[in-house]
Amino acid sequence: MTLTLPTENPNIQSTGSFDMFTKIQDHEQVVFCNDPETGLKAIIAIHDTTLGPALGGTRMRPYHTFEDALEDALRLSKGMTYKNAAADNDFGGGKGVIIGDPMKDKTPELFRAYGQFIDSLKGRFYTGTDMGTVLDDFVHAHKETNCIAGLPEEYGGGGETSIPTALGILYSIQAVANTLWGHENLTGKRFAIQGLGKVGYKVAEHLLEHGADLYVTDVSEEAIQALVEKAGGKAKAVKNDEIYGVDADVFVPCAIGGIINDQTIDQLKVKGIAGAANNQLLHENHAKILKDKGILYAPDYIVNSGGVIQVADELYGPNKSRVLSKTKTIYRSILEVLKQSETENITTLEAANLVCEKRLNVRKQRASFFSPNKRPKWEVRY
Ligand SMILES: NC(=O)c1ccc[n+]([C@@H]2O[C@H](COP(=O)([O-])OP(=O)(O)OC[C@H]3O[C@@H](n4cnc5c(N)ncnc54)[C@H](O)[C@@H]3O)[C@@H](O)[C@H]2O)c1
Repeated sequence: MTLTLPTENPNIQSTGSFDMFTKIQDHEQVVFCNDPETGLKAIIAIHDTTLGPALGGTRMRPYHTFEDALEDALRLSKGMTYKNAAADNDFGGGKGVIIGDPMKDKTPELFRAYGQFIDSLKGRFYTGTDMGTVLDDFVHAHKETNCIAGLPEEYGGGGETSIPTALGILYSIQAVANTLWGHENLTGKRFAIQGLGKVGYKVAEHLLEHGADLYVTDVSEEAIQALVEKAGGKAKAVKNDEIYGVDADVFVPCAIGGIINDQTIDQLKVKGIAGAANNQLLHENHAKILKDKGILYAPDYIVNSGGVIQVADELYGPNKSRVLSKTKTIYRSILEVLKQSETENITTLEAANLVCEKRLNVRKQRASFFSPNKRPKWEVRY
């Protein structure tokens, strides 16, 4: 990657290139944070603030190269613009990445330094936990900035996000059921759940309460054991690589991304997919392959938006009932996306993206109405 600034003398032609700006051209702002004292090396990518300040988690990973870290920050922050738009949150898209090993490199001082960088953005970026970071890390960052979301309840936050996330998945499954079978009754329907962690386990509990039968898998034997015991004969444990081929109605991926790909699609016998995992499709074209195969795919970033609904809502002061009623809207959002995909003969992912882009465009038009040079006279006070 090269970044060569042009000379200030307009008579001398720059021979440099702007590869970096080409790379970040979709984004409003990218901030590099470097604090030698604490060892903090981080990138904050702000993709779009049309709907409000950027909101997205901060992940910590021992990235192999600077380019890998930048790529992750750019990709994930753009995803957050769509996720916040889909959830109808008054927030734009952003993401932070800290370059380091979460097992070895974390210190309270490092997160305080990160908090100072966030604060320097003066409210343009709000963040909280993601892969490799935990709530306690952001308790340290919170000492330096108010722009932290998703705090523990004892610090005035909304607490565990997996509760609304799991509910959003249940509502999405009901919307898929309604589209497939004309009703939401899940009794006797069979679900294949991959991953029984914070979200997957709660989804399994909801489905059991609704009379469903489950196939479950996890890399943790204890997680499987706990669920199978709880289910009393309604859940069957399968090996990790067998979950794709089981004879279920709906696949519920709640573990890792990229699991819908050329190899797994060939094995799938399900009629629908709705789960918590981020970035389930290995490539966007897998949405088309699923459509051609007649599998109804509920786009992950709407299905799993219960968590970000809670985090965004927390900034108005935590309120569980408000979060739960907003999480219920996921049902209608998924239903509409599935219907639009059918009527317009586009993939469900394309339909979801269109809904988000429409929301962004509407707000962009309103923003220009209120831009300084078009402000109504009664607003101008000099
Ligand atoms: N927690 C939230 O509120 C939230 C919100 C949005 C999206 N998500 C996404 O949902 C997914 C699950 O989140 P979580 O909070 O439950 O995470 P978690 O770490 O608590 O649970 C993940 C589970 O998946 C299992 N697992 C990992 N690899 C597996 C594999 N190859 N096969 C089977 N099981 C495997 C793990 O053992 C673990 O039990 C993640 O992709 C996460 O990014 C979570």
